Amino acid sequence: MEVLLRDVSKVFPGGTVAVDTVSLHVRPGELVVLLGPSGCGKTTLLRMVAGLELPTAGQVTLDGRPARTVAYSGRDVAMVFQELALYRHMSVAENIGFPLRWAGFDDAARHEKVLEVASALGIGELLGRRPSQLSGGQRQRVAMGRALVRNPRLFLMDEPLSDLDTQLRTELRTEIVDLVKDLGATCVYVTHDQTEALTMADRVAILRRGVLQDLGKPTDVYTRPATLYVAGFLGQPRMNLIEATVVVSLDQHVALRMGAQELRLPWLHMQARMLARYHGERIAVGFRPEALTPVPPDTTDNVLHGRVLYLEHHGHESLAFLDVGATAVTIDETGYGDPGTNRGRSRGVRGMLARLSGRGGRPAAASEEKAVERAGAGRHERARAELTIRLAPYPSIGVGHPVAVAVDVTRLHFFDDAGMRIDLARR
Ligand SMILES: Nc1ncnc2c1ncn2[C@@H]1O[C@H](COP(=O)(O)OP(=O)(O)OP(=O)(O)O)[C@@H](O)[C@H]1O
Repeated sequence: MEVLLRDVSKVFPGGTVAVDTVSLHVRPGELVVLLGPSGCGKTTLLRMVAGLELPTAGQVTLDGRPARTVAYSGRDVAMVFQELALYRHMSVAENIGFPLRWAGFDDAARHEKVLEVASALGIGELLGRRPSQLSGGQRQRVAMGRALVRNPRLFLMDEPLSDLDTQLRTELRTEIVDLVKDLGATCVYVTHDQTEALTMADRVAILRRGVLQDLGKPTDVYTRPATLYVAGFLGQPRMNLIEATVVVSLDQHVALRMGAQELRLPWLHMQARMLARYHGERIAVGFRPEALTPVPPDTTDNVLHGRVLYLEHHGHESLAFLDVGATAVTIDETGYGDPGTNRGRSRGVRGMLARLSGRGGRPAAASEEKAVERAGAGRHERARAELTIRLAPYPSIGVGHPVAVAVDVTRLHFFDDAGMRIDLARR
């Protein structure tokens, strides 16, 4: 089934703009994940596709017909939500088979279909149990079974795995993809978990404050994010985002000045000439930790020098957070839980994100005040970290240690003052 959203907005009474002029085309058989932090409008968007909510403006159509008509009229659309609504007084088999009763299947046909779906989901042994006798993961499978049994052409799933532990989530997300693909159904899947989005989706749609920020294959949105917001949102550890002034030396190179240090892109470098038109301007430069390699201190050419502010040991690797004397560009609402990690320091490319969303946003001055507050002792020291690098587990260096890192300038990301990717056209 084809899902088409044309300039869809939803404003709730009271004035909350939950969804802001979103256009999205989900092709038949495609699995599109709506990703974004809490409150960005994912559920509202999904509910409009389900016909449960009417848009304030724009249109939502399913195979060319208004969503509400399709969802109400047939059995083509199935929904799975986080809050499972299993019938407690019914067995697993009755729960799964329930939609078939409505569709007029006789007992034998229903039984056969339930068995088929239950064994596909690995719950064939549990058909006689009540929901209260099941684990969370098993209950989730039953809910999935009830949605699957109707052979729907469109699945709408809203954080169906969010109550489960990590291992079950990992298992079930693969199963969901397989099941949906086997059925040839279209699927719109809502989550705030970027791993889920990047592993499951054919394409990911990233929302912030109701505005669609990026739409593309997982590899595209990760390797070439369309906006500064997406650059900061996707990836763990997050992408380093540093403010730089562009200085052109004609026919030689384009320098990116970051505090007292600079990186140089040779003039023949593909991106150098594209950056040349920003001569004298400030832009945001992004580089993921994987583009940075520790090198001996006397190495020249595109090396940044810094000092270790703190280290984090993750077992398989350690992360070092360096102060390189430059200004970090930070993004609020990245969905990260730790308030100490660079957040609030949005001096630099000022109010970039407020403008990006076209409204709201914390004024830069307030953010600067917060940054000052955080520059004190304790965990708020972390707000000073400007460059995250990956190291082998438990390295011999410690806090305060000088470190030189070579920057792979072919893996830089550039964003303009409005937070838009400078070379978006090449994606
Ligand atoms: N019925 C409603 N009336 C008023 N405001 C609403 C209503 N439903 C949602 N909102 C608001 O609309 C915005 C988007 O909410 P929505 O539930 O779509 O976000 P979400 O991205 O799904 O969040 P979460 O991940 O926390 O579920 C929020 O600011 C929310 O408070």
